[in-house]
Amino acid sequence: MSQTDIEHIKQVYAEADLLFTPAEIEAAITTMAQAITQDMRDANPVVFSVMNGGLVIAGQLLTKLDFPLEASYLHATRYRNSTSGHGLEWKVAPMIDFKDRPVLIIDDILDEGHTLVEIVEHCKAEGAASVKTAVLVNKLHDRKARPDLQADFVGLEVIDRYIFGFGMDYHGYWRNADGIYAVKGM
Ligand SMILES: O=P(O)(O)OC[C@H]1O[C@H](OP(=O)(O)OP(=O)(O)O)[C@H](O)[C@@H]1O
Ligand code: HPA
Repeated sequence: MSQTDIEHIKQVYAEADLLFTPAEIEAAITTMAQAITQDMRDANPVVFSVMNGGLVIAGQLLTKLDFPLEASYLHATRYRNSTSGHGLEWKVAPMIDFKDRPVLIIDDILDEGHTLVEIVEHCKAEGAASVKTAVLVNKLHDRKARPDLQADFVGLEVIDRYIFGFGMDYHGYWRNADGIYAVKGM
């Protein structure tokens, strides 16, 4: 990326609207962890974080899940560092055997939901006993892949704008932003 582009990346951050503070996100993750623990503490699940976006939420959520589980990752991408989605590309399929075991998928955002639908279908087809989903944010709009599509565990509901931070990227940048921001004008 050229110096000009980096200036654009810095400008996007400087002009963005803060939607959720680090403290609000921390509280939401704690509440999610309590709900997941209540539901899965005796389930012996395999927990997959969806790379790249799930990196930050999974890191924080996992440390609050105080029961036996196996943690791993999978890598599927639909946006490929752009701001609009295309067909899902599998980069790394799940590597832990989860046949006949409950699976929990952790991701940063449920936007249109094509990503989670495909991942859930894949895990079911590969023999998971059940598949649940946990997302840090659910974006509110009527463009879901299925009208009734919901994650089992949701941290925060977010307005229909392009957002970044806490794992979510703007053209590959600002996954490291400590807060959830909306891009100006998007
Ligand atoms: O609900 P959807 O409309 O399918 O979008 C949500 C997905 O998009 C993002 O991933 P992306 O494809 O950008 O890859 P990334 O994780 O590397 O950012 C995000 O991390 C979710 O996995
Ligand atoms: O609003 C978003 N921000 C970042 N990544 C995303 N992936 C789907 N929607 C988004």
